[in-house]
Order: sequence, then C-alpha cells, then structure tokens
Amino acid sequence: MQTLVVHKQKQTGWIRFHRPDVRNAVNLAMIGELESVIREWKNDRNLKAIVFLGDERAFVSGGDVSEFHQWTKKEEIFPVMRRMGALLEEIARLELVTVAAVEGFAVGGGCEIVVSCDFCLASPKAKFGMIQVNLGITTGWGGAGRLMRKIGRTRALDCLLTGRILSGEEAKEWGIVDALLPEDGFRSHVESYVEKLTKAPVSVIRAYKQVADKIEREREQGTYELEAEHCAVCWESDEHRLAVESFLNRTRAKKE
Ligand SMILES: CC[C@H](C(=O)O)C(=O)SCCNC(=O)CCNC(=O)[C@H](O)C(C)(C)COP(=O)(O)OP(=O)(O)OC[C@H]1O[C@@H](n2cnc3c(N)ncnc32)[C@H](O)[C@@H]1OP(=O)(O)O
Repeated sequence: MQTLVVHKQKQTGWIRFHRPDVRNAVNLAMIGELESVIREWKNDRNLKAIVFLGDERAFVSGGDVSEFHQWTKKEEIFPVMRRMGALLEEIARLELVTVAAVEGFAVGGGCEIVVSCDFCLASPKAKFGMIQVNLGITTGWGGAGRLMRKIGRTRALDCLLTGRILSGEEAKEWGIVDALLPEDGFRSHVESYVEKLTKAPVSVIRAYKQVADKIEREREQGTYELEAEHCAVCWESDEHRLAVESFLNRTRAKKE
C-alpha cells in the first residue's frame, strides 16, 4: 500500500494514515486503499477493534487540497465526497470497536474521520478543527451530523461555523476527545486503553455495536449524502476558489 500502513496485532487492526509529506491528506488513492482494508477486515470474525492513527505531526489534514481542488464543478466533486462519506458511514457502522488515536492535527476531513469512530484518544498536543468553513465549504463526509450527535448541537455549530482549532485538552472538555493520554509513549498508552475496551468477547462487542447502530438508524439517517450535496454546491463559490488559490500560492511561495 502507498498511503496506509496496516497490520493486525492480536485481535486489533491498526491503520496508519501514511502521507507524511502532506500531513496525511486524503487523496483518491488513500480512499481506495481504505475501502479495501475496511471491506476485508469487516468480515474478520476474530477482530475486536480497529485503531486509526497518523503521526506526531498530523492524524489527517483533511482532503488533499491539491488533488481535490483541481475540480471546480459540483458534478465533479459530489461523487468524491459521497464516496468518502459512504466509507465513513461503513466505518461508523462496523460491528467492532473503532478508535481514532490523535497526536497531531485532525482538521477538516481529518476531524470528520475522528467523529466517525466510537472513541477518540488524544495526546494533549493534538489539534482538532472543522476548518472546512475557512475554504468556504461545509463538511462533505458526514462529520457535521456525527459531531452534533457526539458533542451536542450548539457546540457542534460553534465548531462548524467558526472553524476553531481546539487543543487536545479543549477537545476533551468539548466532548470530541474521550481520553487524553500522555504524549510520551502515546502508542503504548493507546494499546493499553484499547485492551481494556476489548476484554469483552467478540459476540458482546458486536451485539452492543448493533444496539448503538439501531438507535442511530431509528433516530436519524446518516447525513453524509446531504453534506456531500451541500459541500459540492459550495465548491463552486468564489470564497472556495479564492481560499484554495491562497493555500496553493502559499505552498508554491514556500518552494521558491
Ligand atoms: C470534506 C473534506 C474537505 C475537503 O476535502 O475539501 C476538507 O478536508 S477541507 C480542509 C482541507 N484541509 C486544509 O485546508 C488543511 C491544510 N493544511 C494546513 O492547514 C496545515 O498543513 C496543517 C495545520 C494541517 C499542518 O500545518 P504544518 O505547519 O504542520 O504543515 P504545513 O502547512 O507546512 O504542511 C506541510 C506540507 O503538507 C501540505 N499539506 C498540508 N495539508 C494538506 C492538505 N490538506 N492537502 C494538500 N497538501 C497539504 C502543505 O502544503 C505542505 O506541503 P509542502 O510542499 O511541504 O509545502
């Protein structure tokens, strides 16, 4: 695999987002690789948990601005948004424990990946932000609906409308982070935490995830399709075009 480093350890699968040069930004290749891992592992009846992680600098920095933002029409970008939204819906509905382990930036779509997991474990230096608004767009992968369900409508709207960046501690206080773990030996702290979450038999884990999923389905459908639609419409705005140009100009200027 080019964009992910994956391995299984006992009954836990580990998926590391691995595009360090671009702070683990999600491109089409990563979406394809993540689809194939999730669709293979979801049928592993021995697996109890999946942990998603990045590196000390970034969990995931959102969609790949260089790749995604070459498309300017809503008809071009909607299928890409919907595809990743459907994948995060699949992850959210997995009948095993899902964990986002965050040490660095989880921004934009990276924050949407975080809230599609059952648990978020973070180091105090982690940073979270639904920064799509800074690009003049909305979430596109279902993250707005999941954030509202996780931290409540008012705080979620504050994060979505301001694009504020929260430290690990602030994100714990706001309810995005479920446990803060020491930066030193973060990975082994994550392993011990996951061990506690997965001492139950596979059948018990799958049963409780089915209960959680049923409640969510009865309460409301996932919002990823609506969000992908809104994101695609905003994609054509001048605000979005200008924000992307300024990001790409900054990147080019650094190279000169
Ligand atoms: C529905 C999802 C939605 C969408 O897909 O449109 C979104 O996710 S919108 C949000 C898209 N993401 C961003 O706008 C974040 C952009 N990145 C940053 O703000 C920073 O890179 C940050 C805060 C994540 C990390 O800052 P740091 O100072 O640690 O690193 P640099 O900014 O110097 O970046 C290093 C290197 O990585 C490239 N990079 C970072 N993020 C992205 C990205 N999302 N897409 C493409 N490339 C990215 C950055 O340009 C630098 O490249 P270099 O060639 O080394 O200059």
